[in-house]
Amino acid sequence: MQQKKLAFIGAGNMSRSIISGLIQSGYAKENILAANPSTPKLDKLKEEFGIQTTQSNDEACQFADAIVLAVKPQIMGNMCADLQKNNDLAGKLFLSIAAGLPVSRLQEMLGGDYPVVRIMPNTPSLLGKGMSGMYADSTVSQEDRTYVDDVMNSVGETVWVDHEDGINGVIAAAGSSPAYFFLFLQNMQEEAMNMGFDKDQSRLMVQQAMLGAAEMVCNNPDLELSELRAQVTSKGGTTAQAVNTFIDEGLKDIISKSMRAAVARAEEMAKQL
Ligand SMILES: NC(=O)C1=CN([C@@H]2O[C@H](COP(=O)(O)OP(=O)(O)OC[C@H]3O[C@@H](n4cnc5c(N)ncnc54)[C@H](O)[C@@H]3O)[C@@H](O)[C@H]2O)C=CC1
Ligand SMILES: O=C(O)[C@@H]1CCC=N1
Repeated sequence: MQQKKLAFIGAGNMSRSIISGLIQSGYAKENILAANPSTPKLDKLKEEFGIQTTQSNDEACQFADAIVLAVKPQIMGNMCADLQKNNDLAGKLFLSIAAGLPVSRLQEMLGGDYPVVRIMPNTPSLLGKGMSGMYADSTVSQEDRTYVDDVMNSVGETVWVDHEDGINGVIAAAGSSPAYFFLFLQNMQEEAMNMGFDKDQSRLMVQQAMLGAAEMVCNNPDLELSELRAQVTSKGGTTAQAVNTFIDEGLKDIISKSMRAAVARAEEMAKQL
């Protein structure tokens, strides 16, 4: 992987995930710096990964060839305004992981047509099991695309979308979706407790079933998901009763509505921010 000087502005959950993956992939710790207003997260990153840290975004900017914009979307505008006021941004590559902020809006916030790659990662990146969707326009060179792809591949799988709208689909299918599975598991855990199991037993059963199911999906890329389901579903048996209840109660429609709600919110954020 190319070893650019890489700065993370905002040292929260997502930055920590990506930094962890990069270090494990052999990215030189001297080439990574994280900036955050408060020190506890920075101290932890320094201790755990040996990277450089600073409370000054300007220092981060001066250090870096490439800058990950990893603050919440609502504070991106002010943060970028300070960055462009105090620094020469020419020649820098920007990687934005913020939901709902289009490249054109980010360029406006940065005050110039700087190359910006939009990345939509997810929290399993922390375990190297992430999924990131990416978009770049023609201001980003092929070499920089490859660099960003390598960075995000260090924490999981990547897909590129040709049109920026595709990023909102990535949010619905991968960025937000770990939460859908957690909700599903939470409800299953609660129902197992209603059936008399204690909390830990309930969690163990549902998490192990999910882990096993996910690994079966990954290990059988040639089998349709419906076929994997069929393998569990004995004719006239228990699974059929449960699955048919999901289907009859409109699970497909609920999933469709929920994913569309995520897309709609991303579109709304793009207008508001
Ligand atoms: N959490 C998730 O599942 C995902 C989050 N994202 C995006 O990632 C971005 C970061 O999210 P998280 O890491 O979850 O948030 P977080 O809240 O854990 O981290 C944000 C960090 O930015 C710091 N910060 C606040 N103001 C700052 C400033 N002016 N300069 C520098 N740092 C500042 C905060 O102290 C905090 O440590 C957001 O834009 C979010 O939309 C994208 C995909 C998935
Ligand atoms: O909920 C959010 O807005 C962010 C983006 C995807 C996951 N978390």
